[in-house]
Amino acid sequence: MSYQDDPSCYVGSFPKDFSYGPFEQNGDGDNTSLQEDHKPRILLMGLRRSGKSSIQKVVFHKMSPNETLFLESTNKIVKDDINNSSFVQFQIWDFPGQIDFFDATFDSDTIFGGCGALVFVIDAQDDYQDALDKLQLTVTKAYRVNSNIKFEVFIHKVDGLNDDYKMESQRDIHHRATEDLAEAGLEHVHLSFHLTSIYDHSIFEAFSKVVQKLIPQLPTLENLLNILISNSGIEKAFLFDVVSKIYIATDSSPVDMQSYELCCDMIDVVIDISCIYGMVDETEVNTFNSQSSSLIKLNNGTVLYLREVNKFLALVCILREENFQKQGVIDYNFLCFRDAITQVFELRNKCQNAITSRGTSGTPEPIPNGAADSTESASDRSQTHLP
Ligand SMILES: Nc1nc2c(ncn2[C@@H]2O[C@H](COP(=O)(O)OP(=O)(O)OP(=O)(O)O)[C@@H](O)[C@H]2O)c(=O)[nH]1
Repeated sequence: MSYQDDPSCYVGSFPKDFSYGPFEQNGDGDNTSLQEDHKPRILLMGLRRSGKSSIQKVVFHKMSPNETLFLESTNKIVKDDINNSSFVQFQIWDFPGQIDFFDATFDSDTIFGGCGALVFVIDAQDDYQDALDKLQLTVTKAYRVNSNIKFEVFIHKVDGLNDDYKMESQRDIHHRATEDLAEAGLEHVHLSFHLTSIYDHSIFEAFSKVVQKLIPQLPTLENLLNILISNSGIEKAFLFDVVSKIYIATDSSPVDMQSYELCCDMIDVVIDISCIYGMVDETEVNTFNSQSSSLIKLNNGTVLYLREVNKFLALVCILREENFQKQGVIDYNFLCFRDAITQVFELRNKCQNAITSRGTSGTPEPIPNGAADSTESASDRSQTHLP
């Protein structure tokens, strides 16, 4: 049984009937409440059948890739409130492939104005000249409305390509896309390229990098993780959003896909086991509390160690088995790390509430005293040292 098969399962205080925000089948961006307006927005665009809806369903709705074969074509803008992470609350707008920017009803100011990132999906298994033409048109239109948009190009469906062709496609698409933008006088606009497929972890890793760019607290989170691993003998640490398996932060050491995949698999194992053994009885609400942890020892002397940070986030660490002898120190350092994360989260909420109340009452609310430097103090306070 897996979490995907039995949504009645849940892990710890992870919500039982977990779901994402309401789908709005209309394209009217004006009816979003103020509360939602400040949420970062990710737009999923690209030609028909490029894979936009599949990506959204597989990453944020736990759909298995094979089920996407039966997805119906998107004919209206589908907005999806992603509230699954305490840090990143954002909206994903899935656009129909045939969207016409020059249609009078296309409100580019509303759509691109509040956009944090624009993900353009290109089907690498198909001839992508039309996709490149649409990409240039999309970036030109969006950049003119909002120059702060992060432009991400997913070279998608690469599962059907051999490694040589994958690299050749990425090189060709990168070259032609940047050349097209230069011709349009937008040579300064940066595009990020990712090779993705819903049939492996690449789509999760790519979306992790997109979401991280929407988290203003990212440097603080990375600093906290660096302090934790350097004082605990940990080789690599990921701060995971458990439900989507997106890592919202990692330490500064390079990320290799194999480590990331190991940690994703560990989360699946922990969720499945918690669903089977974590509930004492049906009335049990939490299968997984803040004391819970999970330890997997691999036969190559590596240890995977998972600890819950809050009801959405979990820390997954990779370390040598000999370094795990000092588990007491690691657990103490983890508690300092978790306290610091909580402070960063509380600060984020205070700032966001101040923004929201300023928007409704019109009078600026004072930002809480010391709020400006709290994140630094949070990471300083987490300075822990091996006794
Ligand atoms: N091989 C492969 N097929 C994929 C991948 N992602 C999506 N697909 C398939 O591509 C087809 C189209 O996927 P959709 O998600 O409906 O594409 P879309 O861009 O939302 O299409 P519209 O709604 O028409 O705009 C489906 O049959 C998916 O199963 C992938 O990574 N690899």
